[in-house]
Amino acid sequence: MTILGDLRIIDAATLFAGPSAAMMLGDFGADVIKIEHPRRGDPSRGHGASAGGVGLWWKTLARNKRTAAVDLSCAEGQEILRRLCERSDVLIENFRPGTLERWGLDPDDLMKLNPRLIVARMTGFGQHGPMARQPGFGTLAEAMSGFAAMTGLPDGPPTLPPLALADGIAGLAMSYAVMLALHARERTGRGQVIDLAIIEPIMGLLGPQMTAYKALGVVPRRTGNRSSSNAPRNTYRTRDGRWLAISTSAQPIAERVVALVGRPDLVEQPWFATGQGRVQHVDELDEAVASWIAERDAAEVIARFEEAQAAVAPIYDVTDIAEDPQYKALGTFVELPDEELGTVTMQNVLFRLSDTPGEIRWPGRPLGRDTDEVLGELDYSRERVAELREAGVIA
Ligand SMILES: CC(C)(COP(=O)(O)OP(=O)(O)OC[C@H]1O[C@@H](n2cnc3c(N)ncnc32)[C@H](O)[C@@H]1OP(=O)(O)O)[C@@H](O)C(=O)NCCC(=O)NCCSC(=O)C(=O)O
Repeated sequence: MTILGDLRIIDAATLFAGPSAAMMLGDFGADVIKIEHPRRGDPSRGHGASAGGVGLWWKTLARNKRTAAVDLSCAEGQEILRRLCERSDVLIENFRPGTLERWGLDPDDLMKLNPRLIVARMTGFGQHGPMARQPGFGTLAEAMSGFAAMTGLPDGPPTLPPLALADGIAGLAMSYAVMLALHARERTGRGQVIDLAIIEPIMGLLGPQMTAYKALGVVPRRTGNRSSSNAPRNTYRTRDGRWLAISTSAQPIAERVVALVGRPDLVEQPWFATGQGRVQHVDELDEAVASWIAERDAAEVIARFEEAQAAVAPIYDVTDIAEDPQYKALGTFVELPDEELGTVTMQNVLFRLSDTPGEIRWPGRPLGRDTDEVLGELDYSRERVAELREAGVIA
């Protein structure tokens, strides 16, 4: 049984933040209808690697979704969205504040048509405030949240991640917000509006930067691979040229690491007793760990760390991940049949529920693949569907 199988979700969002929330709900069985512009499609179709013009990221991002191409900027398209909203549980959208309203699709009006509708609004900066109407990207959130300021080498520039980090975090937060609103609806019988700004959820992951700033005036600085809250924590090069990562957030692990690298005396130092104290002596700790690791091959270092129950991980790229026995044991990746590519490999559902697991029913589909089916369910006749296609309202 897929636990969200009784839900219909309209994913009228583009790119990553909104659609990734819809993907997570689809993974657990929700009927997700992806609405795209009939001619432009979702720009994420063209992001990243493509195989013969078929976007590979799309295969994951749009998995389990039915794809319908509907132009929401014209009256006939707006009517299609209204009819969909009447029969759906959630509308996820990421237009700039004012765009839905400009199209006559104000959430208040949609909720009059269906008071149980949840309208999940993903924006760069939120629905109000001086920046609300500005276009927003995850990159701007990484810049404005403090993430970039604290990421990078101490003497280097602020650093952006080479991935949609703030978007992914916002997507996770939105899927949680939708589940809360669905739970609330069980009690109240009413839907509600979710206002999620991409600049906010990433901030929650950066540690207590505002708490520490207000209490102590502390401004986080760039520390490269080092942590501001524990040491040793870094990447270290082995004799055979591999890189390993070590973390010592828990005190017993820190003690095991320094004992393993031949410096049990450090544990006796009063400063060693806290992460903060160890950060003050990071050069000495890094030197002890780095020199011990530099004299050994990666396999030996990993074996000795595992034996000592100290935490270490090899720095992987995708070729390592593809061969790793832990991921194989977890079934982290699946190969699925695909109507465009024959087969496609992608990351599996993100976690396992023992009683009601998720599943990937199909990879992302071509633009407009399910338009006719979706309009048929909304009682549009074949003739009307043909007219709308002719007029460019749908594809
Ligand atoms: C993504 C945006 C910057 C795009 O800005 P704009 O192009 O100015 O779009 P608007 O939101 O004003 O919406 C109007 C446009 O929607 C497009 N559009 C999309 N789908 C449709 C459908 N189905 N029908 C009609 N129009 C559509 C169309 O091109 C419209 O342009 P017109 O015809 O001209 O009206 C913005 O939507 C935004 O700030 N969204 C919230 C934050 C967000 O989700 N950002 C992306 C996260 S991913 C990310 O950060 C990253 O990839 O990097």
